[in-house]
This record gives sequence, C-alpha cells and structure tokens, in this order.
Amino acid sequence: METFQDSVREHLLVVNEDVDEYAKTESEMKIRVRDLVRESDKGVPILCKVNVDIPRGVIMGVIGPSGSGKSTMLRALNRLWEPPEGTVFLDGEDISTLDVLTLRRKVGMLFQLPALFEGTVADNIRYGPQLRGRKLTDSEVYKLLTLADLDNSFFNKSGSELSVGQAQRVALARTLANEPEVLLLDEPTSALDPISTQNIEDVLVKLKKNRGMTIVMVSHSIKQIQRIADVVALVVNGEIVEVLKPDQLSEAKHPMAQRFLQLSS
Ligand SMILES: Nc1ncnc2c1ncn2[C@@H]1O[C@H](COP(=O)(O)OP(=O)(O)OP(=O)(O)O)[C@@H](O)[C@H]1O
Repeated sequence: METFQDSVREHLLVVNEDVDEYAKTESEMKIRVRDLVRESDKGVPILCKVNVDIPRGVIMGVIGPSGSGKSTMLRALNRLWEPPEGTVFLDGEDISTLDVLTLRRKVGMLFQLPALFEGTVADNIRYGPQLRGRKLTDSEVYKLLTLADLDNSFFNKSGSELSVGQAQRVALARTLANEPEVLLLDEPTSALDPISTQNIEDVLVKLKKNRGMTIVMVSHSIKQIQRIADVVALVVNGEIVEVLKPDQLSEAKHPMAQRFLQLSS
C-alpha cells in the first residue's frame, strides 16, 4: 500500500523533477505535528494525538465530519490556542519557543467570514506592516490588490461597501501583506458564491505555484479539495486517520471516513 510519505514524494517529484532535490523528508516538511492533544475545560477530548507532516509548498486540504476537530487543529498551528511544548514544529522549530507575533506573521490565517477593520481597503492592507513600523507604498498596496485578484478601484473603498467575496479577498491581501510562508484557511469560501469561490481558489493555486507557499485549508467541499489540494488529511474524532491524494479519497480505509465521503459526494 502506498504510504503518505510515498504520496508526498511522488508529488514533490512531479513539482521538482530533479530526484536529488527531494531531500529526506524532515527538511522538506514545513510543519510537523506530533502527538498533539487537546481537551475541553471539562476534560472532554477534542484532539487525540494528532500526527501529521505538511510538506513545504503544497496545498493540504483538511476534511472530516462536523465537530471532528479540524478548526481546533488548524488554530494550534499559529497558536490561537497554545499547543503543548514539543507538539508543533515550523521548519523544525518548536513553535511554542517562537515569538507569537513573529509566528503569526509567518503563519497567516483566514477565517470563514472576513472581518475588516474600519477605514479603507488600503488601510486594512497596510495594517500588519504598520504594526512593525513600515508603511507600505501605494504601489505595494496595488500589487497586493492584484495578487488577491482585486483591481485598483478598491484602494479607497471602505470595508462596508464590499460584498463578502470582495471582503474575503481584501482579508487575503491583508494577510499577504505580512509575507507569510504558510496560509491557514478555515472554510474560506463557505460564505461565497461560485465565482468568488473560484477567484479565491485561483489565488491560492497561484500563491503555491509562484511563491511556494504552504497552504492548509479546512473545507467542507470535497469537490473544492479535489480541485486545488495536493494532499488531503481526513480528520475523525480528533485524529488524522488518513492522508491521501485527492483522487484517492474513495480508497479511504477508516469506516467513519468512508461514510463521511460517501455522504458528502
Ligand atoms: N474551546 C473549546 N472548549 C470546549 N469545547 C470546544 C472548544 N473548541 C472546540 N470545542 C469542541 O471540540 C470539538 C471540535 O471542534 P472544532 O470546531 O475543532 O470542529 P470542526 O471539525 O472544525 O467542526 P466544523 O466542521 O463544524 O467547523 C467540538 O465538539 C467542539 O464543540
């Protein structure tokens, strides 16, 4: 049976035709999660020993039944809750030892519904760099708008004038202004129409191809995952039970994963 490492290797070999370029797995992994657990305040298990390796420069889709722990897992990766020491590593470094703001600049996050700040689109996009004492030039803001598939007319618009799909792309441009290496996305298109969804998906694929960004996306849409993900993690009852290629989802072995996939397709 092909293992996850084989799938990753195969994927990376496609991306990277030079076989020697495929370094041994550890250094190719952008994020590693080891025995990550979380319980609720009442002691109910939410995550039970999550283990996963997320290769650099790929889009990993995360799917699974409602309440299985997908968002909780995603949120650990940029410390929206504090994972225990020695459980989450970015480029081999334990994230609990990193400065949290530096971590969040490197590992950006986009939520289901965009929450823009007061002010113009440009103000929103400038927000992150400004916190670090750097004001983006107008031309840098225009570039970020283009990257998020928005035209220049958005520069001076206020957040309240935008549709949800447009606001989501502004939120994406605002996250990209921090030049993240990893993007975490929690159902980023579930509130969007099909055209806005496609716009966001196109941007994500371009970010991966052109910038080598590592993207982890929770989605309820298996079709979406099949359109853009390179690997898919199946989460069931607080565990990653399988990691497969999108076209192998029908081969999932875990009974709950099989049932979920059958009902979702
Ligand atoms: N802070 C918390 N305290 C207590 N329980 C929590 C907390 N956060 C999440 N949970 C519980 O943990 C479980 C997993 O929640 P989570 O939001 O991670 O699931 P999910 O797979 O993302 O679900 P959905 O697909 O519905 O968004 C749920 O039962 C949820 O009620």
